[in-house]
Amino acid sequence: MIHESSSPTQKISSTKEYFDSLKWLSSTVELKIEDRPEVQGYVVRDKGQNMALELPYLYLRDSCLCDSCRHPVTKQRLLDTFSIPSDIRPRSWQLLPDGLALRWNDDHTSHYSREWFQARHKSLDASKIWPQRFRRWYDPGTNLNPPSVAYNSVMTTEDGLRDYLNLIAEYGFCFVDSCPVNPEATQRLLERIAFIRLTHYGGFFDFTSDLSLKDTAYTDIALDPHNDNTYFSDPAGLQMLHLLSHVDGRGGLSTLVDGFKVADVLRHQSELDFETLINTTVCGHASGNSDIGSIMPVSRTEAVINLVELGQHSSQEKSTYYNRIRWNNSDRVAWSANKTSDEIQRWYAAAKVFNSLVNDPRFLWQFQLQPGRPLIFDNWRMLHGRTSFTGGRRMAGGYINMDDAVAKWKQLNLDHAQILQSL
Ligand SMILES: C[N+](C)(C)CCCC[C@H](N)C(=O)O
Ligand SMILES: O=C(O)CCC(=O)C(=O)O
Repeated sequence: MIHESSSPTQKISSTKEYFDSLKWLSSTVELKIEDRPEVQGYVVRDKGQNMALELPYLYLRDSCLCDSCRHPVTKQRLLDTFSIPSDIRPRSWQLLPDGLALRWNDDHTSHYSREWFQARHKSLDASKIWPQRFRRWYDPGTNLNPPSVAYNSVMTTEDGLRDYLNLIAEYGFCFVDSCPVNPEATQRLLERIAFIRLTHYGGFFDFTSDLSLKDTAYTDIALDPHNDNTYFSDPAGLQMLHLLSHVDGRGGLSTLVDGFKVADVLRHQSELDFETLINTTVCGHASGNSDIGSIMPVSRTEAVINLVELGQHSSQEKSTYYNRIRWNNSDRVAWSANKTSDEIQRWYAAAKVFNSLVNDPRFLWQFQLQPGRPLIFDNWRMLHGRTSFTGGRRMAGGYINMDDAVAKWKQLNLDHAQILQSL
């Protein structure tokens, strides 16, 4: 039984609930269209009053999907947006059972399907659903039942791969059972999702505590719960860790924390601390490898808690979702530029509370990775770490870009025509 602890602001939803909500996208809604020359556009509603889109003529002309305006195969825009006359407007329009036909005053004709309008309203924007909507939280105190799938199922069936990605989206992590205990099978498992992200650590990684690369991951010391890649503008979306062996030694327990759950608890506990970790920028660095120099996010605009605001159209209230958590106190740069002493001390106070929650037994799950049972987790949400260890410990794994993981998730869960309607 999965223990779903509810937090004050936590909206538990599920894969099924999400796909049920998508059914509206392909349902046959009856459109109502009002031509509003005073706003140089149309208001498009459905009879069920779910949708009220304000679409300027310019936007509609620019969004024409015919083969001369969009490449028929790549769906890239061929139309020169900025050659559209500023007085573009329809010469005539006709509401058809399957959508809207427009004849423009530049003599072009366009057709917008009913589903196209519906996709404007309920976006398939995966950033709304991947990290946030499927959130679940395990209470380490209860009889834990972590999500897992079978290696052969993932490797040989689309259903298996779909289940794997859905579980990662829903819970933030997933194990794979009966994976051959070797780097080759581990690499194949990663590449079943998408190509492996190349970094200064290489692509597929197979590492031990030999400081072969100059990062404490390549030692035997403890690593507090953290997100990887706080030194990249675009941190890896997924990370896999497969313990291949641990000989002549002890320790090396793994830890996992749901950063969204901790952020929820912090928000409920102290709005001030929550806001501080959203608004005060910090970043990480990776500087140990002299041949690479010091890597830091060039934008320097990241904070520990990063939100994304999604409101598709004025007719919809804006929704705020967690985009990602970036927490790595070991890699953090000692910044102070353009911050007052009060701001810096305020951040430390908030970070102290966040850190205590991260290490709180209510949220920190400690377990032993097993050879043959690789773990993959959403590095934008889950914090991971390990206890110190002795002996020879060999770990394999790799990173996958978030955009590539989510694209595969969409390909497996949504029909292609539906995805094309949302471009
Ligand atoms: C996973 N692998 C061992 C290849 C690299 C580990 C990178 C660790 C780094 N301090 C970070 O937090 O990103
Ligand atoms: O060695 C481990 O168990 C985890 C290492 C780690 O945290 C990392 O590579 O980011």
